[in-house]
Amino acid sequence: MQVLEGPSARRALTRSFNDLPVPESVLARIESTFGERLTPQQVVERILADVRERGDDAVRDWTERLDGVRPDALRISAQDLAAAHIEPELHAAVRLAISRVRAFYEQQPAHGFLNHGPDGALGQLVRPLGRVGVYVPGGLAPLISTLIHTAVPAQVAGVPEIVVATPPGKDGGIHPAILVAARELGLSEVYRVGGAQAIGALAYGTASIAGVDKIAGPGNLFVVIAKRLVYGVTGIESLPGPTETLVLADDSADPRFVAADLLAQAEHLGAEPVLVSTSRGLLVAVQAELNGQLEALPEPNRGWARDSVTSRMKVVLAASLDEALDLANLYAPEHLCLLTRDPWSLLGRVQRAGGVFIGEDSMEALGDYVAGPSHVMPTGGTARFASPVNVRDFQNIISVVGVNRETLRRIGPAGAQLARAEGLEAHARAIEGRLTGDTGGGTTD
Ligand SMILES: NC(=O)c1ccc[n+]([C@@H]2O[C@H](COP(=O)([O-])OP(=O)(O)OC[C@H]3O[C@@H](n4cnc5c(N)ncnc54)[C@H](O)[C@@H]3O)[C@@H](O)[C@H]2O)c1
Ligand SMILES: N[C@H](CO)Cc1c[nH]c[nH+]1
Ligand SMILES: [Zn+2]
Repeated sequence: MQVLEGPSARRALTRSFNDLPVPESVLARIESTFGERLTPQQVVERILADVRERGDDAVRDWTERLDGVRPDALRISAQDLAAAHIEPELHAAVRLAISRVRAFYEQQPAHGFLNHGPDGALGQLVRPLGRVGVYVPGGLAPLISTLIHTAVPAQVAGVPEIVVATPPGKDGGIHPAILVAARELGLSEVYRVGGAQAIGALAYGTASIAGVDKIAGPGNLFVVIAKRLVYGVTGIESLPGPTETLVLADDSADPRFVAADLLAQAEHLGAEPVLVSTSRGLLVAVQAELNGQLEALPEPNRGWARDSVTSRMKVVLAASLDEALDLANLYAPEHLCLLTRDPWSLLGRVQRAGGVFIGEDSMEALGDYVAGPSHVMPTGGTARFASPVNVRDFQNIISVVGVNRETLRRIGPAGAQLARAEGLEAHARAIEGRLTGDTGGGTTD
């Protein structure tokens, strides 16, 4: 176990989404698929260009090449959606997750304002987006919960059209629980397409898939790079990529739970587990626990988690809780788990994270499913400027300017001054013309 401290810890935890290391396993898969060592960005550029050019045919070709099945119909039929069935306990869990996420987002203040005051009226109109695409990851594991954690905030925002894209399984189908969740949410437009080809189809539109105003939802490197590249053609909410968890623990933490929380996220593809502790003894105990718990996992989960732990895990010894928090804020993790004697006392110093999970009973895995806030959170350091999926991601804000003549008299001259300082004479005249009646042309009275 390599333990980082001081400046080396700071260096290891400083990152930017654009410079994230690409796992060797991803590069190897690219080489075997494409016959050359392309970067993920080059791969995504090829796929997007092809989907833009050839539409559905390209979507089918790339799905066949990358997912091993050639879908005839891209859209899941109404009959298949209606027929999807899961065990009653799982069905009840889907319903519970939907109701808890909905109840959480219904509390988010998301309305506008229009103040009629002495200035006249100034305000913000808030309108739901028209058509949103929700990406649901499904390469390694069918993330049923992600559909709920992305679509529900969009529904609370009032989005009338929500469409779902998720990769097909080896049999060409979609996991029945994803279909049941879609049905429970009242969503009927579900497409069996994943990866960059799904993002391209949602952005550019194809004969089968009408383009959307915004694409939301997480995915692997190919998915988030594709989202970044189509931004502008369509909107995106953020770049929620390969997951990461920073556990901040002191000597009071139970090493079994620290290890369990690190491993829970380590089993996501390309995940980065980070442990920052003020206790060397805890670091050693967690390492032993990790080894034991890893061996006890079934395959293929053990392999996925081992890949994250052996190639990307970072272990840091901090001199104090203050330093530990500084490092956590520097790293800006998707998940920050506080396993300390008095975790609530640290909350005020948390500045940058997708979500904070406070104490032993609020493990991040609970947040993945049924706690309430969306588990779709910014990764790769983007929590410095981005937020978890929320109702605002699915709304437009329209500024309203309706000042009265008296206000115009008072503030107009300053506007004209600024316009002339910018060298923009027509701006100045547009303002002054309202006050003087002279707009400079002299053709009409
Ligand atoms: N940040 C978050 O909020 C959040 C939430 C859930 C999941 N995630 C992340 O989502 C990711 C899910 O990844 P996944 O792979 O299981 O599912 P995915 O659906 O994101 O990606 C699968 C698709 O990737 C494409 N792909 C795979 N290998 C490729 C290659 N070599 N070249 C081109 N395209 C390729 C394929 O088209 C495939 O359909 C994980 O990294 C997980 O951590 C993040
Ligand atoms: N931890 C993942 C990224 O926040 C989300 C997830 C879905 N299912 C399980 N986990
Ligand atoms: Zn998870």
